[in-house]
Amino acid sequence: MASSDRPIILTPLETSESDINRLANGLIDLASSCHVELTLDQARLCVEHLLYVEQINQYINLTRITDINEALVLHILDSLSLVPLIDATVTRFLDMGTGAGFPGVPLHVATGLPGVLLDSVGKKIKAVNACLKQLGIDRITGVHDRLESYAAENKKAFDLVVARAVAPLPILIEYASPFLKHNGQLLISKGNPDPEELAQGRSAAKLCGMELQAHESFDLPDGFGHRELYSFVQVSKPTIKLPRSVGEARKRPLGQ
Ligand SMILES: C[S@@+](CC[C@H](N)C(=O)[O-])C[C@H]1O[C@@H](n2cnc3c(N)ncnc32)[C@H](O)[C@@H]1O
Repeated sequence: MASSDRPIILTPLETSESDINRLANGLIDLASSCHVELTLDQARLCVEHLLYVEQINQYINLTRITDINEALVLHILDSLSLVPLIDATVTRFLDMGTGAGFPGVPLHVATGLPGVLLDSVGKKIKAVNACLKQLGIDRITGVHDRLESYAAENKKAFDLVVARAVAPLPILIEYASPFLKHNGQLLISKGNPDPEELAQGRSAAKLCGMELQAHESFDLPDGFGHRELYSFVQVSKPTIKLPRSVGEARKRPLGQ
């Protein structure tokens, strides 16, 4: 059996309670530096998610980050950095291209918001759902589908869409627009997009009826990199028909 076809069976974590608490307390301090306040229980859930991802990563390739301290910053803190930008009226979110559950799982843990974590790779969604079950989290769920197909059946079903490390800005904007209610929010975390990607993003946003509402920059601690956070709002109807057919957004990106 190919390792990726292996059923996912999670076993009790080998990390001791005191080590989980130590990591969780470290995360509380890190999150606080990003203006996100976590309780010990919330921080423990985030850490345990990471430890289960690491367990599954032994036989299914979910992440290249295997050092736990690095993962605390690059997976959890990076995900949590979106929390302060979330509009107070948001009721339900979609994580586009969640991979092993980032940013969706930490976002849910920190806010309590229900939502859908979607990815086109089935083994990743199996891993996400196995982790959620093990953690006792039942208000978010992993869905295996392509964004373009899922959009056709879930038009205006969310008031928040998030994405990290999935595609260039114009593509993310096009993917997100059909899912968003009027005044719905798209939050994107990016490394360091070049000016051309930004300009194309703005043109794509115009076609999709979206406007850039807020933009923040920050550096992750300990030299882990720079982040640009963008908040777009769905202010009017798109002037083009969305979603376009599967693969079209990548083949012929808007705004070029
Ligand atoms: C680089 S990974 C990032 C995963 C996660 N967001 C993170 O930050 O760790 C990009 C993910 O987006 C998913 N993806 C890309 N295009 C997609 C599409 N059109 N529909 C659904 N998932 C997609 C891929 O399968 C992959 O798991």
